[in-house]
Amino acid sequence: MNYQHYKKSYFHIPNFKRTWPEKEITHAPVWVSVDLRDGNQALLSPMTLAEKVEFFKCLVDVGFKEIEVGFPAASDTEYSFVRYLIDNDLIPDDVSIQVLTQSRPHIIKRTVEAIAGAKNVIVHLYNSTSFLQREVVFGNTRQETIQLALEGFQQLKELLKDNPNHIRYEYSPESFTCTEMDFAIEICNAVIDELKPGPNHKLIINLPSTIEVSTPNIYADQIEYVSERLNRRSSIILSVHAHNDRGTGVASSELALLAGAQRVEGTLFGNGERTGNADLVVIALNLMSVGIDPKLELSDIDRLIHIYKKFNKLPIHPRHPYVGEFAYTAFSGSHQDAIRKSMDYAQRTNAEFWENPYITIDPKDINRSYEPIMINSQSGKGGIGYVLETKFGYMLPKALLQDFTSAIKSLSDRKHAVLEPDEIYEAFRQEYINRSDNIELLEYHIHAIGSESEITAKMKIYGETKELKAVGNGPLDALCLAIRPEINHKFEIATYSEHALDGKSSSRAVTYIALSDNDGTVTWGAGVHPNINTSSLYALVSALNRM
Ligand SMILES: CC(=O)SCCNC(=O)CCNC(=O)[C@H](O)C(C)(C)COP(=O)(O)OP(=O)(O)OC[C@H]1O[C@@H](n2cnc3c(N)ncnc32)[C@H](O)[C@@H]1OP(=O)(O)O
Ligand SMILES: CC(C)C(=O)C(=O)O
Ligand SMILES: [Mg+2]
Repeated sequence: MNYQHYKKSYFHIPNFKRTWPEKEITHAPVWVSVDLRDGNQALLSPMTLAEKVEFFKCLVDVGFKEIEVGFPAASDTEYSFVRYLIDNDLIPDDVSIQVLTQSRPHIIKRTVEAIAGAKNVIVHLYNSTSFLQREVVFGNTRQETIQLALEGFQQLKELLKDNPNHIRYEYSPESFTCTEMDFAIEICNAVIDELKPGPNHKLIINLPSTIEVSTPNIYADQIEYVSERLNRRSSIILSVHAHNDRGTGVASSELALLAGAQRVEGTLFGNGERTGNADLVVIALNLMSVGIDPKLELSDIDRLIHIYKKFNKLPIHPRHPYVGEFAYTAFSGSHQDAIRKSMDYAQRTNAEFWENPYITIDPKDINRSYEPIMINSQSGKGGIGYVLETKFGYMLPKALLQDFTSAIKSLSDRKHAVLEPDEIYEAFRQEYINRSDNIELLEYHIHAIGSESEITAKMKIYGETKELKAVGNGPLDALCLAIRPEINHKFEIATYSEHALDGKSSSRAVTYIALSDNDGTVTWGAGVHPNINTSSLYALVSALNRM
């Protein structure tokens, strides 16, 4: 690999006495959805006005109080959408819309026109601060870069000075993670000194991981380091905005919260430029999974998935945390076994808390249907038993389950596929239930003789129909005694169990019987019939056929 092609593009902070590693997240941050801006600008085909309206309504329903609705100067659609929200009174009083602008006079002017009449607005101005951007993209010195930010805010203040509504400002030193930290502090403090925030008019300083260039602990160091060095810190709301270039956008945001961030920008399911933005659904559900109120209403997750897929025209990865198709599924035997035992335990003990060794939240809490177990060649008896019990009512004895599991494993191995519950049941039925290949019970009658039972049975044995009769201590014992002389094989009943299948008065019974022969080999059979005597005799005959 051509690793010599690369070098670190972040600045390590030497001798920094960081405190964030000792901390824990204790409450939800201020959430900001940037789906309609950062998410939208990353789409093959940006959303139409109508799509943005529907997406916006969904974000409001979820409980976002700050929503970046667009980059009004970018296009007519972006501008008209902001106007549509305002002119049609679609923004609830407790929701602030946020608009993004570059520090360029005509773009700022258009942005200000777009928000006229809105009650609560965050005007978000950015300019890029990293060495590479300063040198290569802007051709600006540090001082000129600071000047660009200040001029933008000066213009905004002038244009908005008579605006009667509640306007807040947000400043982002774009490409913060690749910026020298002393310069990041210098430019943020210059903006703070220009805007002079106070306790009643706080300024949002957003430190974006515009591109993710380090492990999340480095980002956390950068956040804590800058946070401690901001002027008027108590009048600053420190915000983070992490992208996912190294696949750690969520972790970066979470560690940034430990490091002092109070506000998190991101998107639903992580849509956004390139590899995406921090996934707010995951961060929020991570909080819920440790008992912290996420302050977002995510229980109707299917609606969010629907909106996401419809308007972003993107799929959700089947392994996506919490929402992927396989998020609540286990294939491997030991996982299935542990999941099943824990679920049984929780039900038995009426547990107050969700505790499961492999599934971090109860899927029901986000309205997901339960499909915890799928069966393939990696599965074991726990999972197979779970499917037979929950879908079909069969509670197989452990030894029978073990016997059946090897058949299922080889079936799935041959097919190279997941087995559907119906296929598993069908395999069980064909192999064990009411078998009559060589020995068949055609008719029988039982007479009680004192405490004993006499059976007269019409049977077909290897093609020949026979009338058999015997007396035993019960119908099953009597049939064993009647059959033994007819077949060239010794056998004893080793195990017997039964249960009702359907739980109704007309319910069918299932009997499981294990026969052992001379050399101790055990053969299982099962019988199903509404009459319990018949189901047990069928189970015996089934086992004999298999033996
Ligand atoms: C990290 C982020 O996500 S930032 C947000 C990025 N989002 C978007 O860009 C989506 C919307 N953008 C657009 O529609 C367009 O880019 C517009 C309308 C904003 C501007 O379009 P244009 O003026 O045609 O040009 P373009 O986008 O190429 O702009 C590049 C120019 O803007 C300058 N520029 C870029 N960002 C900024 C900024 N934050 N402040 C001031 N100037 C900036 C560049 O230096 C360059 O200047 P130059 O023309 O003198 O070389
Ligand atoms: C505009 C800024 C906050 C941004 O999207 C980024 O830096 O990723
Ligand atoms: Mg971004």
